[in-house]
Amino acid sequence: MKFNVNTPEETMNYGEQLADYLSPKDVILLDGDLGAGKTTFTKGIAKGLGIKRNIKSPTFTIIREYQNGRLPLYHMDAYRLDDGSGDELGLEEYFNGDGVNVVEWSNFIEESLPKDYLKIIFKRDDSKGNNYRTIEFDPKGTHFNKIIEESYGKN
Ligand SMILES: Nc1ncnc2c1ncn2[C@@H]1O[C@H](COP(=O)(O)OP(=O)(O)OP(=O)(O)O)[C@@H](O)[C@H]1O
Repeated sequence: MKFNVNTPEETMNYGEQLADYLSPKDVILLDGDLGAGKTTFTKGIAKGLGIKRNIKSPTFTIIREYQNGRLPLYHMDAYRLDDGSGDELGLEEYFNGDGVNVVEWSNFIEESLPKDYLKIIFKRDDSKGNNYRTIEFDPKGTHFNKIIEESYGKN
């Protein structure tokens, strides 16, 4: 499923819409260039989960934890992991834990990914305008296929 968006608010709305359907242990992978909208989308998820804190890019911290919503949100950036396995972060514990996991640059932790996950690909196309983006949902496994159908099937 793929959508065109024309404003940051629209991108946020897609994240917010998804939040209602998320449950503990869900793993969401965000792919896309710098400035494509990954953090903006995560802000939408956080809003939908009722998290009041401002969401910042996890680039310099590797992982940011937000605890005060309907579910904890773990926002991670795998880019800086040294050995590529995610062991040093205790990724497995997060993925089998109590919250929703949002992972940027997941290609760096391919061996540590669970069987099922929701991959979301963000692209910009400046020829169509500075604020133009596409958001493509690529769910793996029945759980995430169902979630995408329920959250966006009517869009
Ligand atoms: N349609 C849109 N969707 C999302 N962001 C948009 C859109 N149009 C413009 N923007 C702007 O583009 C920027 C997107 O930044 P954001 O931090 O979400 O990207 P990112 O993919 O997380 O980048 P990085 O990898 O650098 O953290 C923001 O400044 C936002 O206001």
